[in-house]
Amino acid sequence: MAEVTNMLPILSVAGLVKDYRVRRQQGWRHETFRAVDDVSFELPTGGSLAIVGESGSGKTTSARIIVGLERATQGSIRVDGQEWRPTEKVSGRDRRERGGRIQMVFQDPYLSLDRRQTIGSCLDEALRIHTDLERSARAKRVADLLSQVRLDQQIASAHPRQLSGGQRQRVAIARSLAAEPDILVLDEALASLDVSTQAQVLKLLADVRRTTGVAFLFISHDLPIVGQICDSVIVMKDGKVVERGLSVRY
Ligand SMILES: Nc1ncnc2c1ncn2[C@@H]1O[C@H](COP(=O)(O)OP(=O)(O)OP(=O)(O)O)[C@@H](O)[C@H]1O
Repeated sequence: MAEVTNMLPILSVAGLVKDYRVRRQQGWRHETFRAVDDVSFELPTGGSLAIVGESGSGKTTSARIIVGLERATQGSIRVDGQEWRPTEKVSGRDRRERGGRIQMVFQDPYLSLDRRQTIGSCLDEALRIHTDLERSARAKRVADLLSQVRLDQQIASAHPRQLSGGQRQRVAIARSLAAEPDILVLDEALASLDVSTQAQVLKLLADVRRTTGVAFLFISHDLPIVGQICDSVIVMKDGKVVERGLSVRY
């Protein structure tokens, strides 16, 4: 298991709440459904924390709030000591700036990649958004990113449909690394892969964390996988954190 760091947290989440307005089963009246209920945790700099829990326990909603895809009802999020005000709307400029600190990898890379774009232009676009690199420096960085996720350079000219699920997920990881983030949120990122591909991508992620120092917030329902990649775990149930501890390698 990786070493637990003693550094200041890169991410602190405190008292996070998300209420949804939902229509009652009968009639037109609405009621409030609390999907995330007073969730607090810290992710150490360069560390790895898993959020586990049964379906509907509020894991994805918490992650989406942290990366700014959704607004919280209440709570505080600090990244590297800076308050991000999760209850407020995020401006386009702040969104880009935050993208340089935190990136998310989703379960289904096929949906998160543009199927009309080649892999090379997808990575180049991420570099254009998140860096000031000139064209030739970007081309070199695209090559570096592909080798970092152990993909052949020829893949740069391929489209997502020409790749396997594991290759597509490697591309999604490379794209998220283009921003050189401090935190990678991986939401069931291995769930759509077969067991041997999962093992390869897990090893890749462990290497990426070791070589770049990026911290992982790893959302999963699969405890054996979590035990291989994360230092600590929180368990969510009905929107609440019901257990916390160090992860166990199975
Ligand atoms: N936009 C929404 N409107 C109303 N309810 C929602 C909305 N989004 C999520 N929910 C509800 O919030 C709860 C938490 O959902 P969430 O997706 O965060 O759970 P999860 O733990 O990630 O589950 P899974 O492992 O199945 O993805 C669920 O009951 C879900 O139905």
